[in-house]
Amino acid sequence: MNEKNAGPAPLLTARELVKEHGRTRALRGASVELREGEILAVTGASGSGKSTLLHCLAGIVRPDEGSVAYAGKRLDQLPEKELSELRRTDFGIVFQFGQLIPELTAVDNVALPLLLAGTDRRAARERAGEWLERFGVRGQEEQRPGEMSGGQAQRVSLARALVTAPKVVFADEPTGALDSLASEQVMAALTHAARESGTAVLLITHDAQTAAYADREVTLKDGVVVSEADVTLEVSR
Ligand SMILES: Nc1ncnc2c1ncn2[C@@H]1O[C@H](COP(=O)(O)OP(=O)(O)OP(=O)(O)O)[C@@H](O)[C@H]1O
Repeated sequence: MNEKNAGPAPLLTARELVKEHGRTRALRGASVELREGEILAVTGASGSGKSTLLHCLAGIVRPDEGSVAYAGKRLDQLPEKELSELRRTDFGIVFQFGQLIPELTAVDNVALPLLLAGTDRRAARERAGEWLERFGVRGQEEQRPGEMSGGQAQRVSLARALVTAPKVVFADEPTGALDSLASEQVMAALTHAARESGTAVLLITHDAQTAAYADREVTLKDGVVVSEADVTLEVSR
């Protein structure tokens, strides 16, 4: 492990996670730490356990063994009701294909988490519009996901993940379905917004160019972390 004397405090810490899917052991003792405000890339070959690790850290699945601690709480032991409340208030999630609601316009997709949290419709749409602006897709406000490019739709997904000002954004291959120009735009927008709002990002990626936007990188192999390093390659931030 790469010991650091100073630096941001740990926000989310997984220790010795074991998780089986049927007879497949996806995690075999993986430990990882996400620090406040940092962008952490999780890389590794297909099947190495990256998505399973993200799901355990985000409280979507419970590990069979090991612990997940977030802001002084043990997520692996938290009752489901508290866990889903915490996911709603503190976490944002982005998937490879965005998973926007196809019937809703961009602005309504982004407003949705705010409406669910009790914000009134007008204020929610206004805030959603501001986030679309930040991600450079204000012009797509009234378009539905099927009417946008992949990169535009993914930027709308990022706006939806960040609109509630989460402490952590989990992004599972957010550029996996995009060409390299759109990937760069999405990563630049994500890292800029996250740094501005102090949001920590756990980013799963296959792609070295995408991982280069992170502060640190951990690599998984066969369900354990095999390397951890600061990312030194500077990309325009
Ligand atoms: N729901 C599931 N049911 C059965 N096996 C699963 C399930 N989810 C994951 N696995 C298996 O667990 C292992 C780890 O999968 P995981 O998706 O975490 O890896 P990954 O590194 O994210 O892979 P990829 O890069 O291909 O998405 C793989 O062997 C996978 O087939």
